[in-house]
Amino acid sequence: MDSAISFSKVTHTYQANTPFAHNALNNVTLQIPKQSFTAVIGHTGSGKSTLVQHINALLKPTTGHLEVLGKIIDAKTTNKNLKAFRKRVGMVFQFPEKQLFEETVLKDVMFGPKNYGASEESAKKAALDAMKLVGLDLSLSDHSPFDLSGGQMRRVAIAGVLAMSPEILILDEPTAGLDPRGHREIMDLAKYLNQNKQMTIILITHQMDDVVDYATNVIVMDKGEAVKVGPPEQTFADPTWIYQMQLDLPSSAEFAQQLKHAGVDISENHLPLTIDQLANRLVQLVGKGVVK
Ligand SMILES: Nc1ncnc2c1ncn2[C@@H]1O[C@H](COP(=O)(O)OP(=O)(O)OP(=O)(O)O)[C@@H](O)[C@H]1O
Repeated sequence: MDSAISFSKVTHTYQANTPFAHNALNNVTLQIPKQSFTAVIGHTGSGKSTLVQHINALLKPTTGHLEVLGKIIDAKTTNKNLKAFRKRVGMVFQFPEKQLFEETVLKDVMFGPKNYGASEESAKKAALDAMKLVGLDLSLSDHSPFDLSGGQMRRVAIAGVLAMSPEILILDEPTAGLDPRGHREIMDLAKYLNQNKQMTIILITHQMDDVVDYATNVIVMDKGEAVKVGPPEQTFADPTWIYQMQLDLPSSAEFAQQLKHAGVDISENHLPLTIDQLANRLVQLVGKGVVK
């Protein structure tokens, strides 16, 4: 499969050449396939945000380079001439609603396309399309974004990024602080954009259930290194390693582990990762009379 993104020996040092120099990325080499749904996981401070901020050239490698949609980014890359590139790589930061600032919802969502040179008319069309995509009622267009609920404000912020029709969408813990329904809706939106709008999705998350329910590819970060890259089945194949990485198993796998410790092994060499897999496994074992 084609790569949308290719990191080649990327190192990033914060505050380089000072006594506070800190290596947040160490020699990262990896590929992210086009149109994949890639989750980035790892303990706090492992380098997840630093990694993804290279993808839209918000941060530049200290050494090494990466290639994103054909553009090379390295230490010499300057912010000049990055406008067209950044339009193709959308970034939704943590708590993006904090960045809302316009008087109305519509103006806020139109800001990006207008900033990138779209006419008033086409910016408005892009904004209304994006509002529909994120499930915002168009009657909210003239409301102040600050009068909306937290979940709606987050949708406005995400719509502002989607209005630019990015090819790559980076989501940094997009469901933090949302209730279970808001959580599911944002995750389902990401899945929809991936499957129906052919966007490459890159999701930073601490929710292992989301990784197995949505991602096709997983990058595990540890101490600034990409220590494992592959499908979720590979990521979670070894529970001991997962705990060493200070990560959790998805809840279905954790349940199967608990059963195993209690003397009932339903794993058959592969831990069930999703609720569906767990249910199927139990139904099979009941069918065989192993579990009553
Ligand atoms: N602007 C900065 N200046 C100096 N050090 C930084 C800066 N930003 C991050 N770091 C350090 O770099 C390392 C990696 O940070 P990063 O935010 O990329 O980790 P993370 O995996 O995204 O963490 P979290 O899950 O807590 O968001 C950490 O040790 C962090 O303290």
